[in-house]
Amino acid sequence: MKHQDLINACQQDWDAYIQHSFVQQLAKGTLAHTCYLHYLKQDFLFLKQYARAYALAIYKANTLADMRGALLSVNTLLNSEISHHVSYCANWGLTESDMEAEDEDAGTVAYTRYVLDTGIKGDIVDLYAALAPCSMGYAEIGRNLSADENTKLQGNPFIDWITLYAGEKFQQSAAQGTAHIDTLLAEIDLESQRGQNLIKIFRTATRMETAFWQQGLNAALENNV
Ligand SMILES: Cc1ncc(C[n+]2csc(CCO)c2C)c(N)n1
Repeated sequence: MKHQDLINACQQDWDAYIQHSFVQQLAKGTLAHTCYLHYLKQDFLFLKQYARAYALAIYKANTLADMRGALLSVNTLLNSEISHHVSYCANWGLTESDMEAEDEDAGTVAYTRYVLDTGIKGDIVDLYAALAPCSMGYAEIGRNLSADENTKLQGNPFIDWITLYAGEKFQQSAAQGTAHIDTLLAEIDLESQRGQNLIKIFRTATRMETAFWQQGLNAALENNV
Protein backbone atom coordinates (compact mmCIF):
# COMPACT_ATOMS: atom_id res chain seq x y z
CA MET A 1 0.00 0.00 0.00
CA LYS A 2 0.92 3.65 -0.37
CA HIS A 3 0.12 6.84 1.54
CA GLN A 4 -2.68 7.64 -0.91
CA ASP A 5 -4.48 4.43 0.19
CA LEU A 6 -4.57 5.83 3.73
CA ILE A 7 -6.19 9.04 2.48
CA ASN A 8 -8.60 7.23 0.13
CA ALA A 9 -9.75 4.99 2.96
CA CYS A 10 -10.84 7.95 5.07
CA GLN A 11 -11.62 10.54 2.39
CA GLN A 12 -14.51 12.15 4.27
CA ASP A 13 -12.48 12.63 7.44
CA TRP A 14 -9.56 13.84 5.34
CA ASP A 15 -11.69 16.47 3.59
CA ALA A 16 -13.12 17.64 6.93
CA TYR A 17 -9.52 18.26 8.07
CA ILE A 18 -8.21 19.87 4.88
CA GLN A 19 -11.27 22.04 4.23
CA HIS A 20 -12.04 22.96 7.83
CA SER A 21 -13.69 26.31 8.45
CA PHE A 22 -10.59 27.42 10.41
CA VAL A 23 -8.52 26.94 7.22
CA GLN A 24 -11.07 28.75 5.08
CA GLN A 25 -11.14 31.68 7.50
CA LEU A 26 -7.32 31.82 7.43
CA ALA A 27 -7.46 32.00 3.63
CA LYS A 28 -10.04 34.78 3.68
CA GLY A 29 -8.22 36.63 6.45
CA THR A 30 -11.40 36.69 8.53
CA LEU A 31 -10.42 34.38 11.41
CA ALA A 32 -11.00 35.96 14.84
CA HIS A 33 -7.66 36.81 16.44
CA THR A 34 -8.81 35.14 19.67
CA CYS A 35 -9.07 31.86 17.75
CA TYR A 36 -5.72 32.28 16.05
CA LEU A 37 -3.93 33.14 19.30
CA HIS A 38 -5.41 30.11 21.00
CA TYR A 39 -4.27 27.96 18.07
CA LEU A 40 -0.73 29.42 18.17
CA LYS A 41 -0.36 28.78 21.91
CA GLN A 42 -1.69 25.24 21.65
CA ASP A 43 0.47 24.62 18.61
CA PHE A 44 3.58 25.48 20.64
CA LEU A 45 2.58 22.78 23.15
CA PHE A 46 1.69 20.45 20.30
CA LEU A 47 5.11 20.87 18.66
CA LYS A 48 6.92 20.01 21.90
CA GLN A 49 4.98 16.74 22.16
CA TYR A 50 5.60 16.13 18.47
CA ALA A 51 9.33 16.32 19.08
CA ARG A 52 8.88 13.63 21.76
CA ALA A 53 7.07 11.46 19.20
CA TYR A 54 9.99 11.78 16.77
CA ALA A 55 12.34 10.95 19.62
CA LEU A 56 10.28 7.79 20.06
CA ALA A 57 10.77 7.12 16.34
CA ILE A 58 14.54 6.99 16.94
CA TYR A 59 13.91 4.36 19.62
CA LYS A 60 11.50 2.38 17.41
CA ALA A 61 13.61 2.55 14.21
CA ASN A 62 14.92 -0.71 12.78
CA THR A 63 17.78 0.62 10.69
CA LEU A 64 20.58 3.09 11.25
CA ALA A 65 19.28 5.14 8.30
CA ASP A 66 15.84 5.38 9.94
CA MET A 67 17.39 6.33 13.29
CA ARG A 68 19.28 9.15 11.59
CA GLY A 69 16.15 10.25 9.71
CA ALA A 70 14.15 10.50 12.95
CA LEU A 71 17.02 12.32 14.67
CA LEU A 72 16.98 14.84 11.84
CA SER A 73 13.24 15.39 12.44
CA VAL A 74 13.83 15.90 16.19
CA ASN A 75 16.61 18.36 15.44
CA THR A 76 14.55 20.25 12.85
CA LEU A 77 11.59 20.47 15.21
CA LEU A 78 13.52 21.63 18.26
CA ASN A 79 16.08 23.90 16.63
CA SER A 80 14.22 25.22 13.63
CA GLU A 81 10.44 24.72 13.57
CA ILE A 82 9.74 25.48 17.24
CA SER A 83 12.26 28.36 17.22
CA HIS A 84 10.53 29.75 14.15
CA HIS A 85 7.16 29.30 15.84
CA VAL A 86 8.37 31.18 18.92
CA SER A 87 9.69 34.15 16.91
CA TYR A 88 6.55 34.17 14.77
CA CYS A 89 4.36 34.17 17.90
CA ALA A 90 6.29 37.17 19.23
CA ASN A 91 4.73 39.17 16.35
CA TRP A 92 1.37 38.21 17.82
CA GLY A 93 2.39 39.34 21.31
CA LEU A 94 3.06 35.85 22.70
CA THR A 95 6.30 35.03 24.52
CA GLU A 96 7.88 31.62 24.96
CA SER A 97 7.30 31.72 28.71
CA ASP A 98 3.61 32.63 28.17
CA MET A 99 3.26 29.61 25.97
CA GLU A 100 5.19 27.31 28.32
CA ALA A 101 2.85 28.39 31.12
CA GLU A 102 -0.28 27.65 29.09
CA ASP A 103 -2.36 24.58 30.01
CA GLU A 104 -2.70 22.00 27.28
CA ASP A 105 -6.24 22.01 25.98
CA ALA A 106 -8.10 18.67 25.84
CA GLY A 107 -7.67 18.36 22.06
CA THR A 108 -3.94 18.96 22.33
CA VAL A 109 -3.55 16.27 24.99
CA ALA A 110 -5.79 13.86 23.08
CA TYR A 111 -3.99 14.21 19.77
CA THR A 112 -0.39 14.19 20.96
CA ARG A 113 -0.80 11.42 23.54
CA TYR A 114 -2.67 9.35 20.95
CA VAL A 115 0.33 9.60 18.65
CA LEU A 116 2.74 8.73 21.48
CA ASP A 117 0.60 5.84 22.74
CA THR A 118 0.26 4.43 19.22
CA GLY A 119 4.03 4.50 18.85
CA ILE A 120 4.70 2.99 22.27
CA LYS A 121 2.21 0.13 21.73
CA GLY A 122 3.02 -0.48 18.08
CA ASP A 123 6.01 -0.51 15.78
CA ILE A 124 7.69 2.16 13.69
CA VAL A 125 5.07 1.92 10.90
CA ASP A 126 2.20 2.42 13.36
CA LEU A 127 3.98 5.46 14.75
CA TYR A 128 4.54 6.99 11.30
CA ALA A 129 0.88 6.31 10.36
CA ALA A 130 -0.12 8.40 13.39
CA LEU A 131 2.40 11.13 12.49
CA ALA A 132 1.50 11.21 8.79
CA PRO A 133 -1.64 13.39 8.71
CA CYS A 134 0.28 16.29 10.25
CA SER A 135 2.77 17.07 7.50
CA MET A 136 0.80 15.49 4.63
CA GLY A 137 -2.27 17.53 5.57
CA TYR A 138 -0.51 20.86 6.09
CA ALA A 139 1.29 20.37 2.77
CA GLU A 140 -2.02 19.81 0.98
CA ILE A 141 -3.57 22.81 2.75
CA GLY A 142 -0.60 24.99 1.74
CA ARG A 143 -0.88 23.88 -1.90
CA ASN A 144 -4.65 24.39 -1.95
CA LEU A 145 -4.52 27.85 -0.47
CA SER A 146 -1.76 29.06 -2.76
CA ALA A 147 -3.55 27.69 -5.84
CA ASP A 148 -6.92 29.15 -4.86
CA GLU A 149 -7.53 32.54 -6.42
CA ASN A 150 -9.94 33.37 -3.58
CA THR A 151 -7.11 33.26 -1.03
CA LYS A 152 -6.56 36.81 0.17
CA LEU A 153 -2.90 37.71 -0.33
CA GLN A 154 -2.86 41.46 0.27
CA GLY A 155 -3.63 42.63 3.78
CA ASN A 156 -4.27 39.11 5.08
CA PRO A 157 -2.97 38.95 8.70
CA PHE A 158 -2.37 35.21 8.28
CA ILE A 159 -0.37 35.40 5.05
CA ASP A 160 2.88 34.29 6.74
CA TRP A 161 1.19 31.11 7.96
CA ILE A 162 -0.02 30.41 4.42
CA THR A 163 3.33 31.10 2.75
CA LEU A 164 5.16 28.96 5.33
CA TYR A 165 3.16 25.87 4.42
CA ALA A 166 2.81 26.68 0.72
CA GLY A 167 6.55 27.41 0.46
CA GLU A 168 9.07 25.30 -1.40
CA LYS A 169 11.05 24.41 1.71
CA PHE A 170 8.11 22.98 3.63
CA GLN A 171 6.67 21.30 0.52
CA GLN A 172 9.97 19.57 -0.12
CA SER A 173 10.39 18.25 3.40
CA ALA A 174 6.76 17.05 3.44
CA ALA A 175 7.35 15.25 0.12
CA GLN A 176 10.40 13.54 1.63
CA GLY A 177 8.34 12.46 4.64
CA THR A 178 5.63 11.11 2.37
CA ALA A 179 8.20 9.17 0.31
CA HIS A 180 9.53 7.68 3.56
CA ILE A 181 6.03 6.59 4.58
CA ASP A 182 5.58 4.98 1.15
CA THR A 183 8.77 2.98 1.75
CA LEU A 184 7.48 1.78 5.12
CA LEU A 185 4.07 0.85 3.63
CA ALA A 186 5.41 -0.85 0.50
CA GLU A 187 5.32 -4.40 1.85
CA ILE A 188 1.97 -4.13 3.61
CA ASP A 189 -1.20 -5.29 1.87
CA LEU A 190 -4.04 -2.78 2.08
CA GLU A 191 -6.61 -5.54 2.68
CA SER A 192 -4.63 -7.25 5.44
CA GLN A 193 -5.37 -6.85 9.14
CA ARG A 194 -2.17 -4.83 9.39
CA GLY A 195 -3.21 -2.54 6.52
CA GLN A 196 -6.65 -1.98 8.02
CA ASN A 197 -5.15 -1.20 11.41
CA LEU A 198 -2.84 1.40 9.84
CA ILE A 199 -5.87 2.99 8.17
CA LYS A 200 -7.59 3.16 11.55
CA ILE A 201 -4.56 4.87 13.09
CA PHE A 202 -4.26 7.34 10.21
CA ARG A 203 -7.99 8.10 10.33
CA THR A 204 -7.91 8.71 14.09
CA ALA A 205 -4.97 11.13 13.79
CA THR A 206 -6.81 12.87 10.93
CA ARG A 207 -9.89 13.29 13.14
CA MET A 208 -7.62 14.70 15.84
CA GLU A 209 -6.34 17.34 13.38
CA THR A 210 -9.95 18.39 12.70
CA ALA A 211 -10.57 18.58 16.46
CA PHE A 212 -7.45 20.75 16.79
CA TRP A 213 -8.86 23.27 14.27
CA GLN A 214 -12.20 23.16 16.04
CA GLN A 215 -10.49 23.79 19.37
CA GLY A 216 -9.15 27.02 17.86
CA LEU A 217 -12.63 28.10 16.72
CA ASN A 218 -14.15 27.18 20.08
CA ALA A 219 -11.85 29.67 21.80
CA ALA A 220 -14.17 32.41 20.49
CA LEU A 221 -17.07 30.84 22.41
CA GLU A 222 -15.22 30.16 25.63
CA ASN A 223 -13.60 33.57 26.03
CA ASN A 224 -10.58 31.81 27.58
CA VAL A 225 -7.70 33.56 25.86
C1 LIG B 1 -1.90 20.70 14.93
C2 LIG B 1 -0.80 20.78 13.91
N1 LIG B 1 -0.75 19.85 12.96
C3 LIG B 1 0.23 19.90 12.04
C4 LIG B 1 1.18 20.89 12.08
C5 LIG B 1 2.28 20.96 11.07
N2 LIG B 1 3.50 20.38 11.54
C6 LIG B 1 3.83 20.26 12.81
S1 LIG B 1 5.35 19.50 13.02
C7 LIG B 1 5.55 19.34 11.40
C8 LIG B 1 6.78 18.74 10.79
C9 LIG B 1 7.09 17.43 11.35
O1 LIG B 1 6.49 16.40 10.69
C10 LIG B 1 4.47 19.86 10.73
C11 LIG B 1 4.33 19.87 9.29
C12 LIG B 1 1.08 21.84 13.10
N3 LIG B 1 1.98 22.84 13.21
N4 LIG B 1 0.08 21.78 14.00
